[in-house]
Amino acid sequence: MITIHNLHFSYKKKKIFNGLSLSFSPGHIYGLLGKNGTGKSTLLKNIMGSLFPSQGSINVLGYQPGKRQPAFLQDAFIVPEEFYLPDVAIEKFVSCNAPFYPRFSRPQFNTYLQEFDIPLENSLQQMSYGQKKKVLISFALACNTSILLMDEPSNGLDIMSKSQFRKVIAGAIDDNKCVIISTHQVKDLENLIDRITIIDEGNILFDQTIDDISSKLSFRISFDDEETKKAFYKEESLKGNVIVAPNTYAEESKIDLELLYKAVVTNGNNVNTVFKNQP
Ligand SMILES: Nc1ncnc2c1ncn2[C@@H]1O[C@H](COP(=O)(O)OP(=O)(O)OP(=O)(O)O)[C@@H](O)[C@H]1O
Repeated sequence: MITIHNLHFSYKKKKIFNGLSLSFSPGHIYGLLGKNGTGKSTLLKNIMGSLFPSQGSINVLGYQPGKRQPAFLQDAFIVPEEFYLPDVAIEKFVSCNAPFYPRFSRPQFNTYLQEFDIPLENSLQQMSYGQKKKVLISFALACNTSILLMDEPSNGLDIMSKSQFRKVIAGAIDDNKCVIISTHQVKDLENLIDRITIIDEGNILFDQTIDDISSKLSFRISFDDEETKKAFYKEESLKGNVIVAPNTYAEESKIDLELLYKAVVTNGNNVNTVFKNQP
């Protein structure tokens, strides 16, 4: 669905990607993680065709995004981190923008707004940043595009809205859609994403499904010094050492995305070995 091959991209002299290859399949919600300034937004903009690779290729739904063909644009949507919405009523916003998306569903849009507690008759002008974001997310989902990219979508959402966000995204995915969410708010993605991709300085540090992570890594509290020493990552807590370790005994543990991220960033080579060694 999205195939990136040998992507090179620079902002003038600043190199961001130097041969990145990566693919994304339909039917999944991907979590794209990485430290500040590593190129997550740049990658999403390349996928969307608003930035162009200097070398390499990007194929999305059989299109080259940079060509900005209408057939591609009507089937892909990005919710950027920073966005502008005009000072008009929600009705007006929908009537001006929905015609560009053939699968836009007005009933779905109304349902999402209701979930987010946004009155339909409101004007965008009177809304806070978080409320506008909810309108944009509702619109994005109601467009029913095959590709949905979201850059820090939960930023600015209050605590209740973050759970509503997870609920609406989970309800909107189907086998034909591919959703990529770039975020630092990993807790907001828990129980939502099914694959984690971590990039760093233009390289892929880690790229695994949630199923594989849960079968190959264990997230638990340990009081055993030997075990703690061997762990990929440890953090002291009041309850004992919280560790990320190989899942030697096929135990079931709840994935802690924050701990996983720290383990990969500090000890990525070792973490990746457990994924290579097993069938
Ligand atoms: N328009 C631009 N011109 C020049 N440099 C840019 C531009 N946009 C981004 N950069 C630089 O490119 C690098 C990657 O930026 P990008 O926004 O893709 O990172 P990010 O991983 O999304 O970061 P964050 O997590 O902070 O949102 C950063 O070092 C940034 O300073």
